[in-house]
Amino acid sequence: MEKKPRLELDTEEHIPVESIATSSKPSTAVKPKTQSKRSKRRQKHTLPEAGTLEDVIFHEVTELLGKAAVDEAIAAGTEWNAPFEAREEVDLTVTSMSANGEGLAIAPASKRPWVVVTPFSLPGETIRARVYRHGRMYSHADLISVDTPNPELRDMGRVQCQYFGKCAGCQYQMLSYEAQLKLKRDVVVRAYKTYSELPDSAIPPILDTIGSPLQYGYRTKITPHFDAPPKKAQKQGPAPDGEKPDWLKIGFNQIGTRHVMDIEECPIATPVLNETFRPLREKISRDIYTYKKGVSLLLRDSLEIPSDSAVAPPPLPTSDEKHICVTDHRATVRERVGDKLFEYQAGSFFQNNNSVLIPLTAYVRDAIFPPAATATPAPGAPPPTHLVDAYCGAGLFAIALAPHFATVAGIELSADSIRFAARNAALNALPAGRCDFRSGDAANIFGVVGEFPPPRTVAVVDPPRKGCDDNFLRQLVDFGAGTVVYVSCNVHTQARDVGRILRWSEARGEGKGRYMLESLRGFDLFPQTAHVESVAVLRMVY
Ligand SMILES: C[S@@+](CC[C@H](N)C(=O)[O-])C[C@H]1O[C@@H](n2cnc3c(N)ncnc32)[C@H](O)[C@@H]1O
Repeated sequence: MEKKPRLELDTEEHIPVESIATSSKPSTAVKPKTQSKRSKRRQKHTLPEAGTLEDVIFHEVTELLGKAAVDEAIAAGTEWNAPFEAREEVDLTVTSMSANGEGLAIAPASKRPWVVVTPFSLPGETIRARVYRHGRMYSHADLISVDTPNPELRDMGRVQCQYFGKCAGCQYQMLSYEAQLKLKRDVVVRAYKTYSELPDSAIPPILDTIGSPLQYGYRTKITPHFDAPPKKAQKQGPAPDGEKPDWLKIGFNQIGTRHVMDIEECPIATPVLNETFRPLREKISRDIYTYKKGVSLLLRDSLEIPSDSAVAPPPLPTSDEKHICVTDHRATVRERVGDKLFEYQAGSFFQNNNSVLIPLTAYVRDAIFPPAATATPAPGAPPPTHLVDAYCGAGLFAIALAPHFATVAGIELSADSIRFAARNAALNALPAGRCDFRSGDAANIFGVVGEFPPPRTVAVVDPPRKGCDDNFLRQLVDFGAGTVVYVSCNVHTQARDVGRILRWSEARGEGKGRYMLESLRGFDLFPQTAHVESVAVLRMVY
């Protein structure tokens, strides 16, 4: 069969393995007993923290090779010794996908049990790949060619970006949207199987992933970057014609490297971001010799904020709402989610896909107030009246849901975000006193909501990727809110935390109730990428 080098990569330099270690925690598994040459070498390796990408890959690799093969390699001290020469090329058959959207293949039979992780490859495909970096029982590789494509999954005609296959941003443009959503559901299934430590009977059937209304042109924030002129170029100075120098790349990282790729447009970004990026690139090209350091740019899609602040914003979107691009980290950005307006500081956290925020907030609302026919709480149980929004940011969930509650308390580490959350309550004309926002560690909220009636309280929990700490989870379980909705950008740490909540709630004592996991599903906030957001609904049952 003719080989089709569809996705050629320039693979000159990659990130060295040491620089991607995510934890400084020493590995217990590789602690040296003696200072032999080998143990000195092994000492360099660190085990990643649970739920990080490296840890997730190791679990996937263990599943693929079988625990016995992995245990044998650990016992023999060979789990970090890749069976490859530097930059060796191998022919592989991809068997499954990693949570990071890369193809996983067992190394050829001539090698020790080992897995090769190759981006842009799909299950069922035979590929040629070049290994370049090694982890624990696996190696990362660049895709050289897809020799036998999977015709049911791959259609390169779907790809809308000229940089696809090199840029680290997207993994899935060759897939139908349906296939992307299915892969994301599989990630949720596997995360709960691996990280929750719950019996199968405690995990409900994982529902289909809810898609994003926009699948391109949705990303409301991009952060392209560029390096300062190298010394040699500084000396030479600008070209007489003022042309962009060849060495200058303004864009995103090339996959597997820290090299910046020159990117002129990003089709997953909103139109106004691309319209602004073009002239911004030209200006940077002209001024590049004034930069002494590399820069990470910020481009945020915002509604234009009327200069006359006395003009009340219209309650529903109008066709003349103008989108602008904000590039100053400290400037105010405005977004609309249904009939609510949100403002926040451009450099602080806000969800990056506005189009999915109506379905997401509506889903959380419906989970809290289920239609009578599907309600889990005892029929006739009084509806929730109090809301706790932990990790509330600029108040997305608190404010979207506030009309349904008598009292809302939000907490968030960023004082800037809290300032905007309070402002957003006023911007949306919520009754004074309904929402109380405060800055601080999420666990501190339980010192504030002592008067909230637990059975009629809902806790929305939306932590950063590392999930919640045990102090927060203990207090959450002790408080015993009738409903917990846990929204997460890292389903692996979510699965770990949900497992803890369920187990710890068993010890609440006779008649005090325990949590059950009522429903679980992914939301697609980032189409064309492997990322999945996960929403778990937990209910206190007696
Ligand atoms: C994934 S964001 C969610 C924000 C908000 N729920 C939203 O959807 O816009 C997580 C937020 O948690 C905040 N955060 C991180 N660690 C925290 C902590 N220990 N206590 C409270 N907030 C924290 C971050 O500043 C960030 O705004």
